[in-house]
Formats: sequence, C-alpha cells, structure tokens
Amino acid sequence: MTAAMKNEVLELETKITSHEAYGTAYKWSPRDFELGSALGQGKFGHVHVAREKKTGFLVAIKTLFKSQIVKSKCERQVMREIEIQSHLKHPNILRLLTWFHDERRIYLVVEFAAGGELYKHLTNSPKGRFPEPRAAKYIYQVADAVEYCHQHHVIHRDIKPENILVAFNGDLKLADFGWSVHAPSERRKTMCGTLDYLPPEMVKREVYDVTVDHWCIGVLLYEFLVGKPPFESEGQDKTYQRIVTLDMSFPDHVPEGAKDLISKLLRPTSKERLSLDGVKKHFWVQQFQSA
Ligand SMILES: Nc1ncnc2c1ncn2[C@@H]1O[C@H](COP(=O)(O)OP(=O)(O)OP(=O)(O)O)[C@@H](O)[C@H]1O
Repeated sequence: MTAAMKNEVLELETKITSHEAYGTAYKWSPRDFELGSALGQGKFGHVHVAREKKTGFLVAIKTLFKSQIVKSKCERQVMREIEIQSHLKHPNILRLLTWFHDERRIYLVVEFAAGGELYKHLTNSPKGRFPEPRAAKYIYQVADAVEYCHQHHVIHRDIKPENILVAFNGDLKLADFGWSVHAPSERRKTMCGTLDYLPPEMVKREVYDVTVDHWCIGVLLYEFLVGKPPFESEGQDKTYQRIVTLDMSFPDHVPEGAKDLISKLLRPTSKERLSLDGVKKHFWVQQFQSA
C-alpha cells in the first residue's frame, strides 16, 4: 500500500470512528451504508461487505439478531465482545469502527478484511501448510497483536486460524473476541475454546493466566508448518490425554529453528512459556523479518 493510500484509509477510518463526516452527535443507521455481497454467516446473523455512502469507505457489517442472542443467553458475552474490541487499536487486530442498534438488530461496523479467513489460505496452500517465511511473518504479527491485548489486560483465549482474517495487503487481523476476557491476575477455568488449542491447565480445569495465549501461538505455528494441530486425535479424550502428556512429534520437514520456538511455547506450566517479546525476537522469526 502506498503512503498516499495509507493516509486516505486513515482519514476515512477517522471519519467513521469520530463521525466527523456528520458531526459528533450523529447516530449511524443502516441507511448510511450500501450493503454488498455476503461475506459469511455468524452465530447470530450475517456479515456483509458494505460501502459507507458519504465517504465510499469499504467496511464489513456484522448483523446480530437480538432475539437470537437472548435465546442463547449470550447477552453478556456479546456486550463484552463489543466492549473489548472497541478499545483495541492495533494494525493486526480487526478494528470495530462503530456500532449501533435498532429494535431487532445490533450492527457492528468492522474493518473489511478483503483476504477472508486465514484458515482458507492455509487449506488452499500446497500440502495444506505455509512456507517458512510466511509462517514466520504471520507468527510475528499474531505475537505482536496478542502482546498488545495482554498489555491492555485482555486474554484472547481462542486463537486459531478460523479466528484470524487477512487484510487486502496480506497482513493478519486477529478477530473473534467472543471468548476473550479482561484478565485479572489469575482466572478459574470456564470450558471454552477449540479442543485442539486448549492448554493443559484448561484441560485440567485449573487456574490459568495470559500464557494460555502463548500456548495457542505454539499450536498455531505448528499448524502453519504441518497443516494440522499437534495433538489432533480421533476422540476428545485422546486429544485431552495427548495435551496433558505433551504427546507430540514433528514431521521431518519442520525446520530446527521453528521446532525450538514451538517447544518453548508448548510447555506444561505457564511460567516456563516463552514471552511474546521472546517470540518476536526468536532467531527463527527474526531471520525472515527483512524478507
Ligand atoms: N471484517 C471482515 N472482513 C471480511 N470477512 C469477514 C469479516 N468479518 C467476518 N467475515 C466473514 O464472515 C464469517 C463469519 O463472521 P464471524 O466469524 O465474525 O462470525 P461469528 O458470529 O463470530 O461466527 P463464528 O464464531 O461461528 O465464527 C467469517 O468467518 C468470515 O469469513
């Protein structure tokens, strides 16, 4: 993206978030957006690409039906997701630009990630895995985004390829804060997240802290390079068993540097896990940063 384009995007983004184009008291409504094609189906409604009429700025609009939220007793979870996401401003975190609601629906106006789900990029790659430089670049961006979350006392808790989107310039955008929490020093486990990405302390329903995300980044990197997560098994019990005993192995093609990094993240106890700054500075990640 050229500097001029970057400025333009920034300017339009500011207009939308500050309501500058309309004045600060402006109340957004669906009439301000021209709805385009469907991007996907969410739990409580649909996601569409849309154009803000006055600025022409492309966004994604996620519509949530209030009745469905109430029926699933997810009011608090949805409000927490909105609350958390509206405060996070980082280049690798999907921006919630603004939101509004009417009698039946909540509309979330979010940054448009033209590349779609990272999961699809992974499955469409040759052999279902990413080449080393791409995996290293991605893991740096995820580590940077998650480090920012932790600095703002937010634990994501559900990092996986399905919850990461790709922007039009190829940068990653961490999304789906549905399971994230404001992090006190320690929390007691509530069962959530994908089995394959659960750390041992969550499997054992013990207290956990921000380093659950460090573990997930280790699983993510393994999946980037191997094409499947390290503890994937036939049944749920077997997956749990493999997680708590750290029963994993690397195929021959995984480079030594990446093995070293994954092993430093997939450690049984939280204190042993490499810091996120350590991930960004790891020699295997660093060697691809200028590439
Ligand atoms: N900002 C966006 N830009 C591009 N595509 C998007 C965007 N937001 C969502 N999508 C697409 O719409 C799909 C559904 O959205 P999303 O995952 O946010 O819904 P959800 O309610 O969280 O569903 P689930 O939790 O089941 O994934 C995504 O998988 C993605 O393909």
